[in-house]
Amino acid sequence: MNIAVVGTGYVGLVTGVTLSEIGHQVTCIDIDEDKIEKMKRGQSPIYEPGLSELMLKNIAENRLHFTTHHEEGFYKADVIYIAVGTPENEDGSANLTYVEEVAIKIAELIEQDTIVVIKSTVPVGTNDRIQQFIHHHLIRNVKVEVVSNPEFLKEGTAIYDSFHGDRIVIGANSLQAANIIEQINKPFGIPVFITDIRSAEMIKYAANAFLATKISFINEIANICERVNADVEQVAKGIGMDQRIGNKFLNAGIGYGGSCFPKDTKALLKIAGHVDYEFELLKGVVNVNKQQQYLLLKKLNNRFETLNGMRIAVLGLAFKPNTDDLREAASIVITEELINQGAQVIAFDPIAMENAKKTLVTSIIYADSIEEALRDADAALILTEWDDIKYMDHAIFKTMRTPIIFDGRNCFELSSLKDSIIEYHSIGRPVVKPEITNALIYD
Ligand SMILES: NC(=O)c1ccc[n+]([C@@H]2O[C@H](COP(=O)([O-])OP(=O)(O)OC[C@H]3O[C@@H](n4cnc5c(N)ncnc54)[C@H](O)[C@@H]3O)[C@@H](O)[C@H]2O)c1
Ligand SMILES: O=c1ccn([C@@H]2O[C@H](COP(=O)(O)OP(=O)(O)O[C@H]3O[C@H](CO)[C@@H](O)[C@H](O)[C@H]3O)[C@@H](O)[C@H]2O)c(=O)[nH]1
Repeated sequence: MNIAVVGTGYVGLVTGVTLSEIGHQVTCIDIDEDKIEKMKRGQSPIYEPGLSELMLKNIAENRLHFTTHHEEGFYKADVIYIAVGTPENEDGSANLTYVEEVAIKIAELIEQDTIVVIKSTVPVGTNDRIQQFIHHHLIRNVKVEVVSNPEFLKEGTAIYDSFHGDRIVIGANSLQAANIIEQINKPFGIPVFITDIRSAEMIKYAANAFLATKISFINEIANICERVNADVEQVAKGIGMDQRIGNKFLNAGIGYGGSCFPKDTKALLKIAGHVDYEFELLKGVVNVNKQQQYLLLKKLNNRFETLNGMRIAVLGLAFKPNTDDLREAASIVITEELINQGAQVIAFDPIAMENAKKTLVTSIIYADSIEEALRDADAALILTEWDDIKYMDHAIFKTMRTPIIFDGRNCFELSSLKDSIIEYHSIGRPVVKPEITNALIYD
C-alpha cells in the first residue's frame, strides 16, 4: 500500500516507521523543515529506543520517505494517516486546529479515492465532522472515507508496543474501509477490534482515563498508607494478584505526567460537560494528580524549617524513564517551587537535559552526572525512575552534605536500605532513618 502519514511527532513517526517496516511504501509529511531534513538523514528528532535503527533500515530499503510538501506525500497515496497534535485549549478541551488544517489540505490535493485514518486523539464526533468537512471542501470528484484508528503506544516503549500491543482499534462507518485498514495492519499480528467510529473515539479517552484513575487511586491509597504505617508497594502487590484488578499501573508516586493523561482526562471532562454530564470520578482523579505533584515539596517543608539557601539535588526530569519528554512532568512544578522558596537546584537527567533547559526555570544548575548533582547537597529529590538512578551505588550518597532523600518514584527497596546511611522518604512507605543519618543531621 502507498501510505502518507501527516505529522511526525511521536505517533506519526512511529506509525510511519513501523508501517514501512511491515512492507508498506510510506511518506511522512511535516511542516517543520528542520525536522524533515534531520529525518531524511536518518536522524530521529525524538529519543525513543529502537526507533533510529528501524528508521535507517527502512530509508535504506527505500520504503520510508520524508517531505514537507503535502502534495508530494498525497500523490498516489491509498491511505492518509493524520497524526498531528491535538493539544489542550485553555479551557481543557482538545484543540483541533491542526487536524482541520490537514483536512483542508487533503480536500484540496487528493486526486484519487482515499481512506483518511485519524490517529490523533480527538473528541467523540470529530471523525464524522472531519468526513463532512473534507467532503464539503473537496476540489476533485473523488471519494473519501474517514476511519478512526486511535493510538495506544507508550513513550519509551513505542516500537515494542507497535509490534506487541494488546489491540488495534478500528472505528468506521464503512466495513470495506475498516477491512482495508485491518489488512494494512495484519503483519503486526495484533488482535484487531472493529467497531463504530464514535465508540472507537471513546475507547481512546476511556482507556487513558481508566489508567489515570488507577494511578490516582493507588496514590490516594499510598497517602493513607503513610498515615497508618502500611507499605503501598506491598498493598499494590497484594491487590494486583487479583486478576480482576491486575498488577500494572499501580506504582504510587508523584502523579502522572506526559503528553496524554493530563490533556486527555481534561478533554474527556469537557466531552462529558458538553452533554451535561458531570464526570465526578474523573474530576477527582485530576485533582488528586495535581496534589500528588506537590507531595515531595510538602514532605520537604515538613522536614526542614526553610528551604531558603539549601542545595537540593534533583535526579530525573523527564515525565517517565526512557524518554526525553518533559511535557506535564512533575519536575516542572517541583523545580519552580524549589526556586521560589529560595533553594539552589542542581539537576541531572540521563537523557532529558536538553529539553529541560528549554522547559524549566532558567536558574537551575545542570550537573553532568548523578555524582556531580549529589555532591555537597543538603537533600536530594528523585523524580524519574531511570535505571541509572534505581541501580546507583548508594556509596555516592556519602558525598552529600546530609544524605536525606525524597524519592517520588519508590526506586529503592526498603529492605536494601537496612545498613544504608541515608534518611529515606518515599511515597506510601515508612520513612527510613538510620542512626548514623540521624547523627549526621542532628549533630
Ligand atoms: N505522544 C504519545 O505518546 C501519544 C500516544 C498516543 C496518542 N497520541 C496522540 O497522537 C497525536 C499526536 O501526538 P504527538 O505527541 O505525536 O504530537 P506532536 O505534537 O509531538 O507532533 C505533531 C507534529 O505534527 C506536525 N504538524 C502540525 N501541523 C501539521 C500539518 N498541517 N502538516 C504536517 N505536519 C503538521 C508538527 O510539526 C509536529 O511535528 C495527539 O492527538 C496525541 O494525543 C500521542
Ligand atoms: O503505575 C504507574 C504508571 C504510570 N505512572 C505515570 O503515568 C504517566 C504516564 O505513563 P505511561 O502511560 O507509561 O506513558 P505515556 O507515554 O504517557 O502513555 C500513555 O498515554 C499514551 C497517549 O495517549 C497512550 O497511548 C498510552 O497507552 C498510555 O499509557 C507517567 O508520568 C508515569 O510516571 C505512574 O505514576 N504510575
